Amino acid sequence: MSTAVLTDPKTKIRVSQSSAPQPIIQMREVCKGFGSGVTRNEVLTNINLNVREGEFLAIVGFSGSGKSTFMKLLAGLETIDSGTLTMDGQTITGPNPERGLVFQNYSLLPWLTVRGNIALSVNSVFRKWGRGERADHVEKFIEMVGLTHAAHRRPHELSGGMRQRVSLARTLAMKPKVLLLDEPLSALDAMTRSVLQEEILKIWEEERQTCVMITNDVDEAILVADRIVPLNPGPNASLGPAFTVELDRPRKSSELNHSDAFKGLRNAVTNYLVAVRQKSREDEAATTTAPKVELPDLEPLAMKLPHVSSLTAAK
Ligand SMILES: Nc1ncnc2c1ncn2[C@@H]1O[C@H](COP(=O)(O)OP(=O)(O)OP(=O)(O)O)[C@@H](O)[C@H]1O
Repeated sequence: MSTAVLTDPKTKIRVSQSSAPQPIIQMREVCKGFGSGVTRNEVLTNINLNVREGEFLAIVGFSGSGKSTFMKLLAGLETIDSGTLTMDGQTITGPNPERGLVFQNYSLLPWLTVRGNIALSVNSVFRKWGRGERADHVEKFIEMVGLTHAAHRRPHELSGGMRQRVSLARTLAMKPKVLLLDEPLSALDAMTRSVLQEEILKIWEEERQTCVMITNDVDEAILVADRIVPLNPGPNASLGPAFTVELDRPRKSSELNHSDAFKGLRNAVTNYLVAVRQKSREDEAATTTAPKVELPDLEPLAMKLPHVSSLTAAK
């Protein structure tokens, strides 16, 4: 199979229309909507995508475009209405530890410690391992996300960034073949977000497992991804052309800010997103059947304030 790579004449950025060898996840003409009749909402339409083994793919899009719905399909938490969705050639029919999902809200069990939350997942996935082996595995992942000092704490005793680290460690410890990150850093402040972005990247560089990340932050997508695929605005959202990120690794956000390639790619992706949103708004305005309401040309009456003495008198 070959990869068609086009060059955007304005930006000189390589835009890949691609399908490449060894897709681990394949989506073909996938459609997904909710509801029925007049309240039916067609969220995703004709989604075609190959996720390659070992790549870091970022999906970027506006709020409400269907990013979480897209991720839930990959995770097996929602089922497709039509088309095909496979992992390693097998239809995805439900959740599976081979596809580990990290949400934007941490969903930790409040009565368990950091160690307990991670151990719960490890014990359920690696039942055949000995007790000591499982315990060592848990400690390895607590250490990987820098939480050894807080391993005995419960979620309410942790900051948002620490909770998201636990959530990440819990998913990574299950050794999923594909890591699904659904805006995992969106609830965090800018500083913590930046630290965790680089940690995720470091872990990914060590493990090199296939990773799909949803984000609404173009800079974040460029920092982490090999390819960025925009999700066009919904309803009937489809995927735009893939942008290949050809920046050397390891990447650091402080260094990328000075890179012309980074700035060029950021402009290309942002301009694409702005253009598709504008088009979607124009299409919506052209097809709207709601009657245009003319507002009456009225001027408000001047309000006469009651005299201070009458206010006093009214008391
Ligand atoms: N279970 C559901 N039932 C009905 N409608 C749903 C359901 N889940 C999502 N939707 C609708 O699908 C559309 C896309 O939602 P989704 O959460 O996938 O978007 P998003 O891009 O992730 O948004 P955000 O960035 O704001 O989280 C929205 O109109 C939403 O109301």
